[in-house]
Amino acid sequence: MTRLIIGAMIRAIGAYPSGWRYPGAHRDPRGDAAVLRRAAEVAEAARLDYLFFGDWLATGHDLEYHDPYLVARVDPISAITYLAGVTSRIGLIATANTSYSDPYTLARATASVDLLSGGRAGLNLVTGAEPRAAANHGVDFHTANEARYDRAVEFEIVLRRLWDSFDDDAIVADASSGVYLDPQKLHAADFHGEHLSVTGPLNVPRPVQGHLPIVHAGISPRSRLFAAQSADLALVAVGDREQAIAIREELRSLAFESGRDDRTLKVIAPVLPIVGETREHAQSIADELSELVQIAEDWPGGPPPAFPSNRSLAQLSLLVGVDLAGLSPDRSVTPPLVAEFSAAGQELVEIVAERTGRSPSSERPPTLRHLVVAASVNASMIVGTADDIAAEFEAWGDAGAVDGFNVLSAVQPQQFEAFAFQVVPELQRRGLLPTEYEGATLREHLGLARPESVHAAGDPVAAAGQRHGSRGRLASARRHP
Ligand SMILES: Cc1cc2nc3c(=O)[nH]c(=O)nc-3n(C[C@H](O)[C@H](O)[C@H](O)COP(=O)(O)O)c2cc1C
Repeated sequence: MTRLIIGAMIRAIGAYPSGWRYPGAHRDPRGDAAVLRRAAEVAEAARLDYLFFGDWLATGHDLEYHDPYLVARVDPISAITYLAGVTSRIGLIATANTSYSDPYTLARATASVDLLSGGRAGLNLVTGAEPRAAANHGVDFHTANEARYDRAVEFEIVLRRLWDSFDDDAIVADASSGVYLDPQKLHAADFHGEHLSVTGPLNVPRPVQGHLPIVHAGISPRSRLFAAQSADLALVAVGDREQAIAIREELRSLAFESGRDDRTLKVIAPVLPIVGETREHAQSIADELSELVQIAEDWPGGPPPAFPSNRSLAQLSLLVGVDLAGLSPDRSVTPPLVAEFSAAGQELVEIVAERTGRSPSSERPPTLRHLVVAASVNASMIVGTADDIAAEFEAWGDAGAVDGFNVLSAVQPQQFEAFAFQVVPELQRRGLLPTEYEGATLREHLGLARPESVHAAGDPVAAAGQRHGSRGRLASARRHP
């Protein structure tokens, strides 16, 4: 039994493509404020470690089909600033894109939220996967992966130097002597790199947490190196537990090789639980969500240009190795048809059975539509009761696959509240999540020490080495089991 970090990755209109269509679901982003406030209050009462907000620097019709939440919503920094005012303990993590942000502006905004929230702000740094963001920021093209990470490396160093502009005791504010500031304790960032040049100092006091906990979400090998060298939490997309174990092992080795205490890097995976009072109830929810996902055949005149090409019977035919042309999407998938399927097709049938309870030989066999959806909608789903989901969380933690989860909710508010009210008590009963907050700041929730100022050692090498704060220098690096 290992204490897990449990955060909620909030998408106000739901994290499943058809979640906004589900009966009673929130679906109009103009009304997000009330939904976000309610989610924050429920999450804090459940003692979750943090709320997490992703970001995307462009919009378009295509996003409607992949992740409708990204079409239009409030920006993450505004969201956590607002929620800082209506909560008192839960952490609040916003995403910022290092490829298109200005470090001085971002350092100010994030240090400010940390001070306003009593040390509960966190920052997810991404390099961006959206090429349209370039044109939205006056840039001719979306730079290649390596160049984006070269900039991200400099960005993180600058953030930490800016956050450390004021020593903790730099502002004296002694009314009797008239001394307000000790100028010896105000430091310039003085960073001039290949991609960024920032003199500083920042004009915001040092954050309550010293440095906000930094998350990095990514997929590529360069992303993993950046997470290992520069982040406190690595947010990784994983297919299964074995893959998660391997990725976490790789990340911790990279952290060790970069000279830090590898235990200070926490590995978090996104997960989308579908929670029901019974397994059948959970499967019926997953089934209804699946049936609400549109597939190409739903448009008699053909789908809109932005529609995902893989959501079609034609694509399914390729996957299962059987020509399904001319069949209705609502045609039942029965044993004789499955017998003709490829191994990949048979595996897909099993996934659908697990998620929706529909198996070929049952009274409610799956339809071809169910298979198209299962093949084209990416989501790390767990469908079941609170006990089923808590058991899966525990198994991943005990296997060393993750340090915690970013929990997505298919439908807001229903599924988020089902997780908070049904699954969290199960996690707490198993000792995976405390029943009370153990600390006041996000770092304390995450078990991360408050780092020294990068200026404390007084020399740039130390600054670079100590940019991981409590991780100390190369010499103290140890590999932990
Ligand atoms: C779990 C997860 C969450 C992510 N969230 C975001 C996000 O909110 N905004 C974003 O621009 N990119 C997000 N990304 C994408 C990464 O930031 C990254 O830009 C993308 O994967 C391309 O870079 P890479 O090939 O190095 O990963 C996420 C990636 C993962 C794995």
